[in-house]
Amino acid sequence: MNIETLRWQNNHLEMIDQRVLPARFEYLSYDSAASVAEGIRAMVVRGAPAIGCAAAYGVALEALRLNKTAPETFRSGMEKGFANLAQSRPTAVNLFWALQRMRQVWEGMNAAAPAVVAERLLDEAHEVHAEDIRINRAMGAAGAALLADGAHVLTHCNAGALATAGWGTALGVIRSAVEAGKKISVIADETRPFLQGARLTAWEMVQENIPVTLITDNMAGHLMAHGEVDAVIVGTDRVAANGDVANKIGTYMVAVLARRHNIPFYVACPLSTIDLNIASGKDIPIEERAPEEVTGFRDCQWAAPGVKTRNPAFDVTPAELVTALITERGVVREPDKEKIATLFHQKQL
Ligand SMILES: CSC[C@H]1O[C@H](OP(=O)(O)O)[C@H](O)[C@@H]1O
Repeated sequence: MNIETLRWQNNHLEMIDQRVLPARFEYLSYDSAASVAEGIRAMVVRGAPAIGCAAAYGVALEALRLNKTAPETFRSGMEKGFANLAQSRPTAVNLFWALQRMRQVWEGMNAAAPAVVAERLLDEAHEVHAEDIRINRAMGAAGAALLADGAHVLTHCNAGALATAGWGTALGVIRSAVEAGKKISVIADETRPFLQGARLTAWEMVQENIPVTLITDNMAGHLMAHGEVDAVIVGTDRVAANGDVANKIGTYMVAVLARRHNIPFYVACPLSTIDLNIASGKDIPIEERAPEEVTGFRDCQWAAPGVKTRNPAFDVTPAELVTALITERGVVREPDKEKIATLFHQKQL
């Protein structure tokens, strides 16, 4: 099954509304940077690469929306669109990577007519989208070799097709291993509070008949202690220059448990998710989301009214707990600053 997380239809961006999966499968339509920014903020679309693709299309949509305005109106409108998108969510570096890439294209077009700029930005957004799928398949091929035939692989959150333009990062590795003929059983953490595991990962695996077992987040240690987990693979939202990994809240706990039980802990990480401007994980901005996500789920609120909450949407796993980063340029075992710099240098060659 080819899951089109985002698609371009009749000069609009359409995105699967991931808030209502698996109960409903529906696309929402977007025609401006502001509406895409709100879609990212509300987590209609989520997952670092998918957010990057959405932002790229958000820039192109803004240029199309303003393409008949005077040059000064066009410029000020575009700057407002960039700012709106940049303020949508703070942790996934792919958002800022995509915006920077789109800005470079825009600024490289100097005094071109808005209509010409709009066309070029749309082409770039399409390239970001297509590139993401190519990168995910390259990562999948590199990572599949790490998973033994018959392995039981635990994953946290959703780093699948729904978190990307397609195929997935962590789940992309699992898809590639299955495609290579390996029997892989997935163990999906439900991933409170947004339930990306229960609602999205489980759905993706069931759709494709890849064996999947759903567990609550507090069960991972028990399964590891009973030898039921052979490997862990997760996605990431930002990797610091020293290899520290920001990912969905709860990932750090899984990494500590994996190390305690000598279980390999893999991170599927496109190069666009590595941020060389951040020296270590302590400098990665961690999004704090609304209390209502913790006090219940949507309309079903169960916590004592007025109770204080915390809701950091991500945590940081130190590099020393990461067995390997799986990238589109291959596997980086025991990642550190030097290995990541070398990896990036290769990319630039
Ligand atoms: C392939 S990136 C997926 C990454 O994004 C998720 O966060 P969110 O659902 O809040 O966007 C989570 O950290 C996943 O690992």
